[in-house]
Parts: sequence; structure tokens; C-alpha cells
Amino acid sequence: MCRVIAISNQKGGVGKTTTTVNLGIGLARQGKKVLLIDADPQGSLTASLGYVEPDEIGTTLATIMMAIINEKEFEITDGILHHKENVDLLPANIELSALEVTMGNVMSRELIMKEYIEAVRTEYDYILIDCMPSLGLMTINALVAADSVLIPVQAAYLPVKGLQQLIHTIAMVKKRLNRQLVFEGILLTMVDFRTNYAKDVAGKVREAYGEKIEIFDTVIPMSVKAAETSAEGVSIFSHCLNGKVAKAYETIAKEVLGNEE
Ligand SMILES: Nc1ncnc2c1ncn2[C@@H]1O[C@H](COP(=O)(O)OP(=O)(O)OP(=O)(O)O)[C@@H](O)[C@H]1O
Ligand SMILES: [Mg+2]
Repeated sequence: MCRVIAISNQKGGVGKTTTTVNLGIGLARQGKKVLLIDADPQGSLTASLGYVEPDEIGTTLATIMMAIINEKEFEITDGILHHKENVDLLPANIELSALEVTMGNVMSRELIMKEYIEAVRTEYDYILIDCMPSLGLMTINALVAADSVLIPVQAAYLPVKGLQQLIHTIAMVKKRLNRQLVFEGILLTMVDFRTNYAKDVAGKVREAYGEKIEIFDTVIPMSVKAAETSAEGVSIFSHCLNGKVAKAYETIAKEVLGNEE
């Protein structure tokens, strides 16, 4: 059985892409077959995995979604890149933003990505979708295609308002387009243990949302090591296996495996 997880928060720079890379490769290290989908025209996931010029890649998520819109055939291997840390990647680039505009006029425009995922899900144990920082049509497509949504929250400020908007959008998707959608959980990222403030934010998020949404016990520490990995095109496991960020993502991968049982 394949589980499809959308990694989403419309707030920028909260650790969505970093979490997609390291949770994905963390799951692969536990023996799972994993596909990472870049659903952000910035192509950060693609670049983080070492494909440093996303705009030069020919076949991307946009190509395949366009084929689906035009009712053209596609192969499940189309566009797939194989990363050396045992995960597959469907890349993205700037073409995705043009597609998002085009898609606005298409029938069943929220269901295009789902059609792709339904075709490839037999090949994988986990599919992670790295969403863009917006709640537009591309993110709605990801939420409709997903079984669950994982919400990274940066522990550096009080994110209550932005989270309410995200949770409302998820509730609407669940009601109208994807009854099965559940919360994978809130993941606190970039936690600076030296400050009481970070602990305070963690406490406040638990207070405000802990009853409705599972909050991962493990938090991701703030570390320059996490930021360095994307420049190298590898995960934190290749960059600094014994560091605290690698340990944290390894534990999160195990928590996600446990969520399914
Ligand atoms: N645990 C961490 N410690 C320190 N820096 C981090 C950590 N996690 C991520 N970063 C850095 O923070 C920045 C934002 O992270 P990331 O790109 O994963 O966020 P994002 O939510 O995907 O951003 P966007 O909304 O632009 O897609 C990046 O420069 C990344 O390297
Ligand atoms: Mg990102």
C-alpha cells in the first residue's frame, strides 16, 4: 500500500523542501520505495537534490500534467530522475507556474495531479509532494491527490493566523474533493533550543492545535548543517549522519512509519 503525503504550508521558508528531502530519504533508508514530487515552480526540491538548473530539465511535473489535460498518453517512468540516495524525483521548474494559470480554465482542474498519482502509486511505498508556498490551484491539486498532509511550522514566531487559513483550506478540500484526507501531523522545524522563545512557541502550538492535529513528538533543531545540504545536492544523512538534524529526521521517518500501523 502506498501512502501519499503532501508537505504543505503557505508560509514561505518554513522547511517544507528540507523536510521533503530528509523525510523522503529517511523513509528510503528504512527500506521503503519513495517518490518525491516537486510541486513548486521555484524548483527548490529539484535543485536541493543536485539538479541545479531546473529550468533546463525537459520533462517535469508540468509536462505530465499538461499531457493529462490534453488527454495524451504518458508512461509512469516519464520525467523520473533517480537520486543516488535511493529515491525517485519528479522535478519541477518555472513551467509549472504557466501551467497553474492554464489549468484555471480546465474541467476538473483540481483532479489533474491525482490522475498522475493514481497511475504511479502502485510503484511506491511513499510519495511525498513538496508544495509551493501558496494555497492556489497547484497546492489544492496536491491536497486532493494526497492521503495525508504534513505541516512544517517554523518555531520562530507565533504562526497561529496562517495555520488557521491552511487548516480551513484543508477542511474545504476534505469536504468537497477528498474525503479520505487526514493530518499526518504538525512538525516544528528550526527549533533553537538555546532560546526559551522556541520552547514557548512549541507550547503554544500544542495548546492551540494539539487536540485537533497530531504534533510530532520530535522537533527539527535549527542547524547550519541542514542549510548546507541543499548546496551539495544530498540529504542530511549523507552530509552529517551523526548530527542532531539527521537523528531528528530519522526519528520523524520512524514516526511516519508508525502512523500507518
Ligand atoms: N533545521 C534547519 N536549520 C537551519 N536552517 C534550515 C533548517 N531547515 C531548513 N533550513 C533552511 O531554511 C531555508 C528554508 O527552508 P526550506 O527551503 O526547506 O523551506 P520551504 O518551506 O520549502 O521554503 P519555500 O516556502 O520557499 O518553498 C533554507 O535555506 C533551508 O536550507
Ligand atoms: Mg520549498
